[in-house]
Amino acid sequence: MGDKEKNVEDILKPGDIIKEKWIIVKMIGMGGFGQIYEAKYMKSGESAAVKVESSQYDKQVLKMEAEVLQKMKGKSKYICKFFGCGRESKFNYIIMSLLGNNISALRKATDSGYFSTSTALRLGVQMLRAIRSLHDVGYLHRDVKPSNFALGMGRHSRRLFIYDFGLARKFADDRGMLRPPRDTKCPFRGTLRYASLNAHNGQELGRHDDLWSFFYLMIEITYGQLPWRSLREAERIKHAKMRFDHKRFFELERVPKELKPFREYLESLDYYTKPNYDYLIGRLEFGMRERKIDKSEPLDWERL
Ligand SMILES: Nc1ncnc2c1ncn2[C@@H]1O[C@H](COP(=O)(O)OP(=O)(O)OP(=O)(O)O)[C@@H](O)[C@H]1O
Repeated sequence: MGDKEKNVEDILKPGDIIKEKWIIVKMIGMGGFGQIYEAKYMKSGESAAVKVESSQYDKQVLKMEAEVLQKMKGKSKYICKFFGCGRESKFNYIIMSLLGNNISALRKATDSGYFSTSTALRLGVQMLRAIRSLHDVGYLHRDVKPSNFALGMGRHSRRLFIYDFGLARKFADDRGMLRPPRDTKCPFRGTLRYASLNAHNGQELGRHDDLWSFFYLMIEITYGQLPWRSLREAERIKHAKMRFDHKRFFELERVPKELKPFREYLESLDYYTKPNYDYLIGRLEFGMRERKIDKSEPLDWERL
């Protein structure tokens, strides 16, 4: 935990009761904007995650998060279940399915620092489907990164879920009409390491920008790192991305060559163009067929 987080007081404690139904078990995480607790439904013992933000905090992100989870209800198997939300005098909260390990933690736990091609391609297909389902409902994620995809629990322990919708933005209305992009410079949103060049340049982000972040993520989980991983300044990271010679990564066996056309394809997209998700998913599935990867074979962390 960073110093910023250590200074923040716990909003809830074990035994506290939310909505008269959910009892807090323990704190399980702390993000930039709030705290996450494990809770149990008192009647059935079902587990859930409660995300809490102080009502004193200026940047309230839970409203957007609740909106996305509500809109996605029953629409995608890659998004957490939404059990409710509410407001107490000192904090706002949302209750959703409890998730397991995230992709960033799982990658760091490997001996090599990267996933096998079999695991990476299978994760890639699920991540792309998750991103597509969010876009289908009219939202951009705007912070696609390995720590925002986590495995489910129990019978969903091999399924990836996309989460953390605090920076999401509605780009299309319910009939699918695009919101016109703002022509003023947009404040930076997201995480520098995975941000698209558009995000660095303060442009209105579109569906292709979530896919750029996905592309960087895939290089990281298959190669083990991104060339700008030790840079901190936005300008230097941006220049490293502009110089990024992605082709040399594909000379290595461990970076699937099926990712090679992604960059050119993403460069051909703009805010208005609906990405061809089937094409991208198809590339990864083709890679799985070529290598005779069986969907049921153990994932890297299941081999331990
Ligand atoms: N549904 C969930 N189940 C289990 N753990 C969760 C869940 N949602 C979030 N977490 C954990 O809590 C931590 C913080 O969550 P989250 O990323 O949503 O918050 P955030 O404030 O937006 O964080 P950040 O600023 O780091 O992106 C994450 O590291 C994650 O491990």
